[in-house]
Amino acid sequence: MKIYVLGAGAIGSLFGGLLFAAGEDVVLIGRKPHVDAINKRGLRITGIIEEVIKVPATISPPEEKPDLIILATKSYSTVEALRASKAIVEDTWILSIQNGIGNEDEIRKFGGKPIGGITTNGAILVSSGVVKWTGKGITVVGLYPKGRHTFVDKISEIFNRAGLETIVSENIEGWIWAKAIVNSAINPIGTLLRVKNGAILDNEELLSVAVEVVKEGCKVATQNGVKLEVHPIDLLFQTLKKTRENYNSMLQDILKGRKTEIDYINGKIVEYAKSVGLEAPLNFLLWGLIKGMEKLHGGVENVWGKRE
Ligand SMILES: NC(=O)C1=CN([C@@H]2O[C@H](COP(=O)(O)OP(=O)(O)OC[C@H]3O[C@@H](n4cnc5c(N)ncnc54)[C@H](O)[C@@H]3O)[C@@H](O)[C@H]2O)C=CC1
Ligand SMILES: CC(C)(CO)C(=O)C(=O)O
Repeated sequence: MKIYVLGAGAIGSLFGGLLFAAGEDVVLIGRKPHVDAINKRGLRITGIIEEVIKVPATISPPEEKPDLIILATKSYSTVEALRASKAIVEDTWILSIQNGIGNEDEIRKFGGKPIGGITTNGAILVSSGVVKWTGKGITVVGLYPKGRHTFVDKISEIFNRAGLETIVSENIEGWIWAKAIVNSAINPIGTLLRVKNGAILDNEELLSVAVEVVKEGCKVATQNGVKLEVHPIDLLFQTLKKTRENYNSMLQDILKGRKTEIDYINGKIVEYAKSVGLEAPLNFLLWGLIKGMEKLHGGVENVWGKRE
């Protein structure tokens, strides 16, 4: 299958590299330092496996249309990435493996055929050209927002062949929301307190706040007609147990002085609450605090550091 990975960072390079190694016709589309390093020395995957993969990489989308685009930018880069690839996006199957709500709707606005996805694999970009596969997880894919299609079954088949454990869901919207609701609790709480995920599980007060945030998200999802595929409270406990040693991705973004995906997690839950006449005060509070934190980077070394 001809596959382009749009947004070859940590998770995109991992998926693209493994798919190429399994014989798929893959091109990674990313930023110059990473792309140059891959073209010079190959993509090195460390951690769960040790492999150097000579997958082609480019900074601009090829002209020829692929069978599938895997969208793996951060959610805040989705629109810009789709715009830059407009010519190949229209009428093409596009699978989002991103976190957050709304990526598939953007794909549709650009004329792409959206496939939803979530993944519990973990990856970090160690340096240009080097990705560490930190945790083996599962990937769920599905025709967005619901339903079944043979092309999605085919994606699942080739992912599994490449060593990426994958299942197909007929209610991918329900999975995307469940994961986003769990992230809406763990990520901002872990970020505001600068703690590993396990600290939320071990602390009665933090855990009860996380549970209330999750309950609020569930109410918003249900009122918007989303049928949650797994119960987010169960998923919260499972995730906290499995990722006890992780600093969540939002905290890592803040520590690196980068933007976070808060608008596409808690921000979207607030937006969806308003659309059905509800309020989501816990999500609003967490959203506002993290947005404020992002802005503090303009004036301080980091939010916990000294004023410059
Ligand atoms: N890293 C992980 O373990 C996991 C990440 N995710 C989700 O996957 C998404 C990606 O996350 P990461 O890979 O960690 O982020 P990342 O920041 O490592 O990768 C995103 C890459 O997209 C590139 N990019 C942005 N705009 C682009 C454009 N217009 N053209 C080409 N490249 C562009 C960036 O330069 C960056 O290298 C996020 O939504 C994240 O929440 C989900 C599960 C696990
Ligand atoms: C599952 C979790 C919370 C793992 O840290 C995550 O998705 C993230 O950090 O964004």
